[in-house]
Amino acid sequence: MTNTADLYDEYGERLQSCDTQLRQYGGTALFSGPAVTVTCFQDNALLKSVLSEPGEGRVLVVDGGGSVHTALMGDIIAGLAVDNGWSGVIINGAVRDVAALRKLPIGIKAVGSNPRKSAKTGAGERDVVVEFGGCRFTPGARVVSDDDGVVVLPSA
Ligand SMILES: O=C([O-])CC(=O)C(=O)O
Repeated sequence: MTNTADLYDEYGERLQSCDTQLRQYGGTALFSGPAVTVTCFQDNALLKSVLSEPGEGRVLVVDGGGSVHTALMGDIIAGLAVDNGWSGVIINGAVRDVAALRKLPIGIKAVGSNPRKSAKTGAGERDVVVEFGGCRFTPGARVVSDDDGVVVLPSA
């Protein structure tokens, strides 16, 4: 799989590169796949239900509004994502169970961590265009993530 810097050199500014400084939390540094999107704010029932579906190598992109007040994913939900074949989860928000996450064979990126739980009402939306860090994540767009950053390939 091509890394993000090589993709930038190939595509230039046709490649979108996310300015949000996300940290690596998963056991897999380089991951990619078609995007599935969720927006939610300090509430993680919706992303849990999406990650309970077959992942088929896709990447769930979660716009949590950048909030690190509550964790949107911990080791239980991340374990579901592994079991269901997701390639990665990118969260503009926080995670928890950091020590356990790094042992899981999946890509996980987030802004930070917080042990505080999220609400579970199911509030939020899925399969919508989400934007953060100057990057537009359209459902189905091809996302690649590694130690350097997160990029979205131009549509073919
Ligand atoms: O249950 C939650 O809110 C998230 C969590 O800790 C987990 O996925 O393990």
